[in-house]
Amino acid sequence: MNKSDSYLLVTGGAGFIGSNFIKYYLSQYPHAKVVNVDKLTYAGSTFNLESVADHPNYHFVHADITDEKAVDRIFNDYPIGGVINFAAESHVDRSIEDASSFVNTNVMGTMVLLQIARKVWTEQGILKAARFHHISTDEVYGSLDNDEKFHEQTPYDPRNPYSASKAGANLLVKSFGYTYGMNIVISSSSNNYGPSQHEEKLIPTIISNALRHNPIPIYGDGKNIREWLYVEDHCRALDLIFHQGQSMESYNIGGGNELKNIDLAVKICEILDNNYPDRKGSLNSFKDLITYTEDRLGHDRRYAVDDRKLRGAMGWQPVVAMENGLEETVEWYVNQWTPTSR
Ligand SMILES: Cc1cn([C@H]2C[C@H](O)[C@@H](COP(=O)(O)OP(=O)(O)O[C@H]3O[C@H](C)C(=O)[C@H](O)[C@H]3O)O2)c(=O)[nH]c1=O
Repeated sequence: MNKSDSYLLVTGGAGFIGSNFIKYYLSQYPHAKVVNVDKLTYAGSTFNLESVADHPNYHFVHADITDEKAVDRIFNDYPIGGVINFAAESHVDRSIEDASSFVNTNVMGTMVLLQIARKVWTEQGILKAARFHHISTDEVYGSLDNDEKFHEQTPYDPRNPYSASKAGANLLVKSFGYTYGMNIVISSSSNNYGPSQHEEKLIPTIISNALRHNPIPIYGDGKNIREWLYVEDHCRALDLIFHQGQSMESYNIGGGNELKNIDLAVKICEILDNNYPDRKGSLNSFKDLITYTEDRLGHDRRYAVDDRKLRGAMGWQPVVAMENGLEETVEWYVNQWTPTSR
């Protein structure tokens, strides 16, 4: 297969990170060809891809990655030369309620993709050339209660059903590299943020609850720490890792912005207070809406990654300062939010 004729198969491309990646990728590589397979769960929307929907090199397939026949059909219909596997159930709170869809999509779905890619790429004689890039998370390493950071050799120690399913998938992906010599790479990023993220996640929850004048729920003591990465910076890192990452290697991707949840909520409320005073109504400050609530079960205390491997080997660094990224994100939600969506 001529590389220029081949398609990149993006799974879960209607979700937050996947859709941002497709838009980024098609803008960077105007001749690239992309097939996006997405189940369109509650968390995905083709609305996220409106700007590329008519792109001649972009194709959408509505299917579930756990559906072997559907995945097989995609590999028959398109000359797939690489896979980036974004498709996942990703919300920790939901996984605590019910782990089944997490194991199904994140583990079984990854297994289906690996098996079919291996079969087809072996038949086509491109098994070692065709890249399988698996998107993972820093949550697989567990929780930090000191000043250290997770590095790529940190043993996996997932603490909730979501992160356990992602750790399981990572191990499966690696096993296909060891067993069959597949050209696999894994990237594990810290918390993403940016426009079009689903409202269930912390930053959209803060913004949308503030705009609705609803309580802003902060779990526990609010001192849990997350490291924030602007989604476009993540996409730039993925592009580098997909093209230049070493087979069988894992790469951490962090934003370098560690914040306690309560400090993040205050920061966002200050942006709203300063930039959108007309939205305050009778409130003195959006901060008045911040409300401590019952803690998440098994709530991981801190995530932070050492990503010197990516920064050193590939020269990546985030370019969006958190202040700017947050202002852009807030602006996007303010523009989305209309009184009828209350
Ligand atoms: C929704 C919500 C969350 N929180 C707390 C819980 C966490 O300490 C922090 C972030 O929570 P969120 O659910 O947005 O994200 P994480 O649990 O850190 O996980 C996220 O980042 C990793 C890397 C992934 O891999 C996950 O897919 C992604 O969901 O805010 C609250 O205090 N209130 C709320 O209403």
